[in-house]
Amino acid sequence: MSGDTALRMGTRKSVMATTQSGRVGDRLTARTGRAVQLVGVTTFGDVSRAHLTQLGGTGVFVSELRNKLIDGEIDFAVHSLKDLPTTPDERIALAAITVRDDPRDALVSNVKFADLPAGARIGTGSPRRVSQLRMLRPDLEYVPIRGNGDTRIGKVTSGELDGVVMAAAGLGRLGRDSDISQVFEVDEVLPAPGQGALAVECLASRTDLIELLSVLDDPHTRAAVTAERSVLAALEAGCSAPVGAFASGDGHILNLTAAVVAVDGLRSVRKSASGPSPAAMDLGRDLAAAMIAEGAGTLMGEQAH
Ligand SMILES: NCc1[nH]cc(CCC(=O)O)c1CC(=O)O
Repeated sequence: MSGDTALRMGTRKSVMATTQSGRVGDRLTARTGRAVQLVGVTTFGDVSRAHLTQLGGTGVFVSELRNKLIDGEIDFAVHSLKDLPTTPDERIALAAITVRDDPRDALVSNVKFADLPAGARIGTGSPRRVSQLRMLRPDLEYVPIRGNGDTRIGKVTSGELDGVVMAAAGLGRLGRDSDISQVFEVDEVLPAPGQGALAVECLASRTDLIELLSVLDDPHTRAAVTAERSVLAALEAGCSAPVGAFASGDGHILNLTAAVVAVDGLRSVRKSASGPSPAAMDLGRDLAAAMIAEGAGTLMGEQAH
């Protein structure tokens, strides 16, 4: 251990958030010898009771952590990448994108998705999940829910709901993998852009710190999520839009698939493309342009609020 003072790491206070940032802090200490102190921050997204679709998805979980960076109260912040707005803030550097956990969505239920009876009630607050699930099972009822992971799972345990759909990565961080009855393949339910990866941010002016934090960066994940987020940016959509995108690759070529699905689950625009990893941004932007040409913008405009 070096004698330097501990780096203050800002994180949301939920169990999911503190678990994921705790792991990031431990990894940083293991690789650099720097001690890390966790600073819990309450964000607007945590206190507002409104549905996320009404909050607009423009960084409600992120802004307060960025304010603390700017005020100098924390040295770096850890966010779920999928909560991060695609519009950059020039004061803030995306110093690292961590190696991605399972990017897929998962069903918490007593049965598999296909075995749910018609009319079964499934909780999820995400228009992206509702649209895609409705495409697979139009006969189920989709109920908007919010709250932390354990609260959501509790609605299944209590029988209030027949299932909830959440990110597999989040369930893993809560230690609730054993509650998963099924993980959806990415071609069944396309994940949110960046799902399962974490973003590490610090002030753009702190070049020494950016260098230190870069040990946490995974270039493969960065290329994949850059393509995914580029789709979202070009569609001018946020994390509450019915947009799924997933990219994977071998380090040289990225394969990207994205979809916009209408809330009724009846119509969708879905496209795939491949391209060199260093041009991840262009790959996403060009795919989004092709999707817009096929009516993706109209489908998103129908989004119910
Ligand atoms: N918007 C909330 C949120 N942000 C990140 C995750 C999951 C973890 C991740 O994607 O890294 C979740 C919960 C969920 O989608 O079930």
